[in-house]
Parts: sequence; C-alpha cells; structure tokens
Amino acid sequence: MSEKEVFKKKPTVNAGWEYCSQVRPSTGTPDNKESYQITLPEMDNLWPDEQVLPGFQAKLLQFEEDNWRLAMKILSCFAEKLGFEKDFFVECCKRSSPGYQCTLRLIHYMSMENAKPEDFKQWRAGAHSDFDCLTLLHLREGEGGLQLCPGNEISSNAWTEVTPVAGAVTCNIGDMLMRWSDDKLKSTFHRVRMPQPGEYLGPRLSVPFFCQANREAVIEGPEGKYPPITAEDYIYQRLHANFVQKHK
Ligand SMILES: O=C(O)CCC(=O)C(=O)O
Ligand SMILES: [Fe+2]
Repeated sequence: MSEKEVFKKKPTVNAGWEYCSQVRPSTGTPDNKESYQITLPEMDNLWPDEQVLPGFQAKLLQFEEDNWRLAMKILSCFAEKLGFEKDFFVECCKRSSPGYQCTLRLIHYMSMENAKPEDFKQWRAGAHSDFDCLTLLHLREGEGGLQLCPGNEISSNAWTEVTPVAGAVTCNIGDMLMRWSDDKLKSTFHRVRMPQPGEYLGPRLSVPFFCQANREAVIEGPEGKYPPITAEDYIYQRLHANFVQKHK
C-alpha cells in the first residue's frame, strides 16, 4: 500500500486514492475497498509517474472524455424531456471549467478468497443512491453483486441483480438530477453484495463515471420544487456525510 499513500485523497477533494474510508450512512461501516478518483481540476501531484505506470494518465484522460461524451448524449435526452434546451447539461458540465467536478473512479473490492465467515456478512458497498446527475458504470463479466432498487420499487424493497455483460454500460440516475427534475426522474438506490459460496471470490473491479454539474451551476427544477443550490454546495453537503477522516 505504501506507494499509494502519496496519492492519498484529502477530505475536501474528490480525487486521489482512498482505502476503506467510505462510510455509507446505510451501514455505518467502511466499504471494504480501495479506489482512485480522477476529477480533472484536482489532480495536482495525484498522477503516478510516467516511468512507474507508462500510459496510465493518457489512457484515463481519454476514457474520462469518452464517458463525458456519452453522459452528455444521455443527459441531452433528459434535458429535452424536462423542457430545458437540448445542451442545457452540456453547458452545466463544461469539461474545460475550473469548476468541473465529474469524477472517474477506479474501484477495487478486496478478494474474499481468504476471508473469514463473518466478513461475508458485510456489504461490498452499502446501499445508497449516487449524489450526481448520472452515473455510467463499467463492470467486468463474471464480477456480479450489483443490485438495484429503482425509485418506484423502494416501497416493495425489490432488489434486481445486475449481471455484467461485456460492452454494456449500466446507467444510474443520481440525486442531483432527481432534484433538478423536481423529483420526476428518480435516483436509483443500489448496493454491491458479497459473493456467495460457490461464486467467484476474487477481487472485483468496477469503474463508475459520476457526472455532476460544475461547481457554479445552479440546480433549480423547471417547477421550482426545491430552493436553488449551487452544485458545489450540494456536493459538499453530500461528501461530508459519506467520508470520515482516517487516523493511522
Ligand atoms: O461497484 C459497483 O458496481 C457500484 C459502485 C457504486 O455504486 C459507487 O461507487 O457509487
Ligand atoms: Fe453508487
């Protein structure tokens, strides 16, 4: 782990490396995972050296941009349906802005091969909804465990298993878009369960792209159901509730 410590995520930014630090309000315990987060304006001193990981930075910058493009296509459809201009969200998520806060996250859930029986009682990721507008999630075949409970199924507590399919991207609506749509578009409650005996027990890798509006964007629905709030204030409130500072 020690070589990763230099890239350690600071509590106030959504960039860098974290290990077992994300506490979900639904479980009260940290998810058993490590992750490396890329938020473009916050990457000073957080990219590994080119000699250590050749091509890593260029590849991830390209992948980040590809995800942004796909997210903008999907959000443009929502924008029109909500009565905004087609490129409304493109303007709110400009990639060149210093207030850009979309985040690409590389997650590594720890192998359960040598885990104790009690470890299987935890969640890989406790139930939550994302606090962004839209999440694009990239999974690997054979590494299941993601379960969804979309807005209209919450009352029946019906969880649907998502089996990863090669080349498919799982899209989840987040709380920011729910607020922006005056609750017309419901965020998706989701969690990642532990593998069961007989299933693949090795590490699980997943890559979500969290598309959230730039800091200065003001979230205000067409019908004004909620008071306007900047995306910066909104994310700050949510991050604060989810991370605890770890003391070694
Ligand atoms: O790893 C997954 O499948 C989901 C990850 C997730 O929900 C998150 O990081 O917000
Ligand atoms: Fe999530």
